[in-house]
Amino acid sequence: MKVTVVGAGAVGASCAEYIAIKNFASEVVLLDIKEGYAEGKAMDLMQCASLNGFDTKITGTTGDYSKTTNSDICVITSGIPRKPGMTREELIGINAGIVKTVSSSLIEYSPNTVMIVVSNPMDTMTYLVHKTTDLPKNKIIGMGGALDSARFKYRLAEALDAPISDVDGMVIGGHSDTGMVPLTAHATRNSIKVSEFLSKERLEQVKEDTKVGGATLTKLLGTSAWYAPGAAVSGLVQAIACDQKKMFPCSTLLEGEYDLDDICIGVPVILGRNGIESIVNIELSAAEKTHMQQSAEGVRKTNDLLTL
Ligand SMILES: NC(=O)c1ccc[n+]([C@@H]2O[C@H](COP(=O)([O-])OP(=O)(O)OC[C@H]3O[C@@H](n4cnc5c(N)ncnc54)[C@H](O)[C@@H]3O)[C@@H](O)[C@H]2O)c1
Ligand SMILES: O=C(O)C[C@H](O)C(=O)O
Repeated sequence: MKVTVVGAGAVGASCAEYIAIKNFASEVVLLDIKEGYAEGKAMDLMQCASLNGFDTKITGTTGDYSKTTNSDICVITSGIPRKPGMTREELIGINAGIVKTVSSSLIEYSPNTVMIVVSNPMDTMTYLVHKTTDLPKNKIIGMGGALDSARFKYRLAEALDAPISDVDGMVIGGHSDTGMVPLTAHATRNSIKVSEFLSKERLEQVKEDTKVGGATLTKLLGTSAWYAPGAAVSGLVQAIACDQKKMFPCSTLLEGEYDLDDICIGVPVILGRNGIESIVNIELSAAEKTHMQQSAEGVRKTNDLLTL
C-alpha cells in the first residue's frame, strides 16, 4: 500500500507520522516544493521508526512526481493555512491554483488513486478536483467532518465531564466557521442521548464551540492546527487502505442526496478500498435540514469564486 502526501508542512508531516505509527502502509512519499523540506521531514520521521516500532518506509522528494507513481492513496495538504482573524474561504485565491496543479500532476502518475483533499477551503477544493480531473466521484474525498466530529466529541466530553471514549457524535455540513452542522440531537453518552444530561443552553454552547474549533486553535497557535487534522486524515487513509467500511462524515459530490446537487459538502459516507463505498442518508430534523441548506449556500458562494 503506497500513500503519497503532498505538502510536507504541519498537517502533511503529522498525517505521515500517524500513518507510519499505525503501521498499515508499506510506503509513504512526502512531496513538497520547498527544496529539501520533504526529504528532511521524511528522514526525521524515519529516525522514529526504531523508537516507535513501525516498518513503513517514508521518503521525501522536492517536486518529483515520478516518485509518487502508482500511489493507492494521495493526500493533498499543500497550500497556505489561515492566520488569526481570517476565514478559511480567504485562502481560495492562492490554494485553488495549488490544488489544481497538484491534483493533475498526481493523477498523471497514479491514474487509479483515491484522492483525499485537505487544503482549505476544503469543500470548494474538493469540488475543484471534481471539476478539473477525470477521477470518478467515489475516489475524491474531502477531509473535514472527521476532524470536526473529533472536536465535537471533545467539547461534549468536556460538558459532560466524561471520558471522550464514552461519547459519540457527528458533524456534517460545510467545513467552515458557520457552515458546520453538529448533530446534537443524535449525540450520545454510552448510547443515551446527551440531552438527558445537558441543558439546551449547554448543548448550544457545545455546538458553537465546535463550529469555531479551527478558529479557536488558530488564535492560540498563530497558524491553524495540525495534530488532530493529521490524525483525522490518517483515519480516513487507514479505512481505505484496510477496506474497513467505516463511517465518517466526508465532503463528497452530492447528486440529489440531502436535497443537494452539484456540490461537495460533508455527509456520512462508508469508506473502503474503493474510496467512498456509499453515501449514508440519515433523517434530519427540520432545523438540521435548514442548517444544512444554509451551509450549502455558503459553500456555493465560495465555489462561485472558482475560475474553472
Ligand atoms: N481540511 C481540514 O480539516 C484542514 C485541517 C488543517 C489544515 N488544513 C489546511 O491544510 C493546508 C496546509 O496546512 P499546514 O498547516 O500544513 O500548512 P503549512 O504551511 O505548514 O504546509 C503547507 C506546505 O505546502 C507546501 N506547498 C505549497 N505549495 C505547494 C505545491 N504547489 N506543491 C507542493 N507543496 C506545496 C508548502 O511548501 C508547505 O510546506 C492549509 O490550506 C490548511 O488550511 C485543512
Ligand atoms: O481552521 C483552519 O483553518 C484549519 C482547519 O480547517 C481546521 O479546522 O483546523
